[in-house]
Amino acid sequence: MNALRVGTRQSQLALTQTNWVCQQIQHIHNDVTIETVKIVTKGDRILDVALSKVGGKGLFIKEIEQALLDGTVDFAVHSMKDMPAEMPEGLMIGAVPVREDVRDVVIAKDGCKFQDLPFGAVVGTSSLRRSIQLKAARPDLRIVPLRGNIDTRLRKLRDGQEGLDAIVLAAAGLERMGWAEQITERIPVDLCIPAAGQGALAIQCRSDDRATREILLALNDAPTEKAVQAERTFLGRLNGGCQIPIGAHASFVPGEDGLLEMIAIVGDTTGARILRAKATGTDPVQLGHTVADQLFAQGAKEILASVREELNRS
Ligand SMILES: NCc1[nH]cc(CCC(=O)O)c1CC(=O)O
Repeated sequence: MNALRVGTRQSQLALTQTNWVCQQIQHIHNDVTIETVKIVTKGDRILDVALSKVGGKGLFIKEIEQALLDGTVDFAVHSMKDMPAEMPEGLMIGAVPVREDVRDVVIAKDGCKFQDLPFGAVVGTSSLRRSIQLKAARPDLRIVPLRGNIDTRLRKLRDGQEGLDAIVLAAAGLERMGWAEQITERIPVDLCIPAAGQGALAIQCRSDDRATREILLALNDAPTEKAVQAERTFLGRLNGGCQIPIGAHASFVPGEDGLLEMIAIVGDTTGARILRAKATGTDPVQLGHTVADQLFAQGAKEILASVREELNRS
C-alpha cells in the first residue's frame, strides 16, 4: 500500500489533467491510493489582467512547488508550458507523458478558416507569441486581449464579447477537455510556432523521493521528454517567461532515426522585429543551444532587452 498526494490547480483543465495522470498511475500500480489537494496560484487569483502585464515566471506553479517542498503533496501535474525553464532546488520533473497535439488552433464564430477570416477580423488572445505570429500572416487582423480559463474564453467568443470573430487556444487543452469538436482549424506549427512544452504535461516531484520517482517513471514518454528538453533548454538560454514572445517546437524527423528538428521564434511586442531559427541534431540539450545561438547571432539579445524594458514600464 502506498498513499500519495497530488497537488493541482483547480481549473477544469488542471483537474482533468491530474485525474488522467492519477488513472494512468493506478492502472499500473493498483495498490497506490492518491489524494487530490487543490491549490490556488497567483495566476488563478489575477485572471482579469493580461498575463504580459502581470509578469513573473511560474505564475501558475509557485504555490504548488512550495507544497511539494513542504511535503504537503508528493507530486504535481502541470502544463509543461506553464513551467519556467529553471526549477527550485530539490524538485524535478519525474515524468513527461506522451504529448498531445502541439498546435495552436483557431476557433472561429462562423467556422471560418484562419486565412478566410474577413479583413480586419477581431481575434482574441493575450499571448504575445500568438499575436505577433498571427499578425505576420494576417497584418489586417485586430488582436484583442482574452484571458480566463478555456471555458471562459469559449464563452466570450460565443457571446460575441469585444466583437470577437475568433479566438486562438492550444489544441491540447481542448483535446483533454473533450472539446476538440469546437476547433475550426489547427494552425500549422511553422505559421504559429507553439510555446516551449506546449501540449505536454510535467509531473513534478521531489528529487530525493525515490519511491514516488519510481512510480512516475512508468508514465514517461522518451520522445516527448527529449523534444521538450530541447525546447526548454532553448527557453532557458533566452531566459524567457510566458510574457515574452518566444516560440519553440522540436520533433523527431520521421524516418531519420533519433534526429530532432527544432524551429524557434522570438519577436518584439509589436511583431515589428521577428527572428526565426531552425536546426537539427540528435542531442536535445545541444540542439537547444544551437537554436538559441542562431537567434543570438541575429540580435535576439537586443530584442529581449527591449521587450523586458517595455513590459517593466507598462
Ligand atoms: N496559457 C494557459 C495554458 N496552459 C496550458 C494550456 C493548455 C495547453 C497545453 O498544455 O499546452 C493553456 C491554455 C491555452 O494556451 O490554450
